Amino acid sequence: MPLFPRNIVCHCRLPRTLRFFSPAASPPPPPLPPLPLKFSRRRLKVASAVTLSSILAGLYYSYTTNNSSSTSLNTTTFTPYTLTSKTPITSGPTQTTIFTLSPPSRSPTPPLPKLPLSAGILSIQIKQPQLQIARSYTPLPPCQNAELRFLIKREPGGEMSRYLYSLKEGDVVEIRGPGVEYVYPAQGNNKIVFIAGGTGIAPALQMAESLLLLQEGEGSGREAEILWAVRHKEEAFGAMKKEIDSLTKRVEAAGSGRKLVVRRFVDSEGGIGIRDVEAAIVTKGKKASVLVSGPEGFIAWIAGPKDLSGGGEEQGVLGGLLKSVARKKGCNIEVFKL
Ligand SMILES: Cc1cc2nc3c(=O)[nH]c(=O)nc-3n(C[C@H](O)[C@H](O)[C@H](O)COP(=O)(O)OP(=O)(O)OC[C@H]3O[C@@H](n4cnc5c(N)ncnc54)[C@H](O)[C@@H]3O)c2cc1C
Repeated sequence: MPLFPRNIVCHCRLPRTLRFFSPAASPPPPPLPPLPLKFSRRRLKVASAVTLSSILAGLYYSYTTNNSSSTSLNTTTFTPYTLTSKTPITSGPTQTTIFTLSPPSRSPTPPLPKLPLSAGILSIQIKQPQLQIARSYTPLPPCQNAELRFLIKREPGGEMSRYLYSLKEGDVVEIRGPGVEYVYPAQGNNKIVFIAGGTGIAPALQMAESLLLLQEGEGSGREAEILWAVRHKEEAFGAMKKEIDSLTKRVEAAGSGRKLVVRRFVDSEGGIGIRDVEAAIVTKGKKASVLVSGPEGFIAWIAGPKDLSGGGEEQGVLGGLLKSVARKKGCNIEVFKL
């Protein structure tokens, strides 16, 4: 029995799935439909003052749309990539691993596509071929390389993560995308505060990397602060620390006062508290845009639950720690729940 109904796009971060037939259905399976623009549009609606060019860049990944061949990444068909490495980050009950996928080698070799990082926070869909389901994952920086890396958590009983964890180096993985999950607000004297739980760090790091793409004038004084909550210390202080330290250095080296601060919180040591949120958001002379990403329960704790009542995934009202901060400080906080 499928866990989710057929022909339904599930609208919460965890099980956004496209499933069109049960595993027992007779072959040949129908192809998975194109990457739904629906989720992009919904998020575009709430992002304030975006540039038309970045929307277009994200939605119409220039040279790839309508490309029926599967030799380069596109939003319609699945392209075979090769799993070139699996780097375990944590073991035990919350197992996470970085999966590195490399594009097919093509001859003659045209320049490989770069993800349109400036368009916003991007995701890629990975296909489970036996079940014909596809789930979204967030590429880790650097997103300007041909290979793609994903920090993936093994979900107990999870269909896609079980499949991915069963793969060996050299195996083929079919992917398509990118989809735009969130369009960055217009440049200005603002600070982005990203509150992430677990693998929700991936979109936060993408946002941080996008600071590197800004021209000197635009990038001037741009600041991002990430509050990252993890269940176990090893999630944030092992290999992921190296990743983050290297990104922080690259942002600072880009100059013009660009700054990235990443603060880590471990659940057993108290996790993220109201004072931490307040300190990040209430910044003199700068307006903070807040993004929240992670498991449903985490998002609800920080910003109130999303509204799933209409069969869609809407932002819901502001709640959680952010609401308490807004009340206490008597201010409006611009929040987006990923
Ligand atoms: C835009 C986006 C980006 C994402 N980026 C990442 C990322 O970078 N890294 C990452 O690890 N994940 C990411 N995710 C989550 C990812 O897409 C998958 O949802 C996740 O990997 C779980 O998929 P799964 O098939 O392994 O688990 P599923 O089969 O969906 O199961 C998930 C959990 O729910 C339980 N479950 C499933 N169905 C039911 C049911 N009917 N009733 C009760 N319990 C049920 C399962 O037992 C399991 O514990 C992202 C999601 C989105 C939407």
